[in-house]
Amino acid sequence: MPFIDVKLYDRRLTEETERALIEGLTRAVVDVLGEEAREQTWVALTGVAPQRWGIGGVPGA
Ligand SMILES: O=C(O)C/C=C/C(=O)C(=O)O
Repeated sequence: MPFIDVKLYDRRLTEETERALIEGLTRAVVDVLGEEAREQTWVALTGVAPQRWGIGGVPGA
């Protein structure tokens, strides 16, 4: 079961971008593994507040 786990800044997630990411990431898996992989492909999107995202020892906000 291909499983794609994406963490990104929460401000990037809208109903539209969530749908587009799920569709596009699933399509990428299908392009590589074949159509039979579509129904087995899972995508999880997790929005993280920038102040909780540490980069180089400091928050991303
Ligand atoms: O861009 C995002 O949604 C989350 C990633 C942030 C970084 O890695 C960065 O700002 O360098």
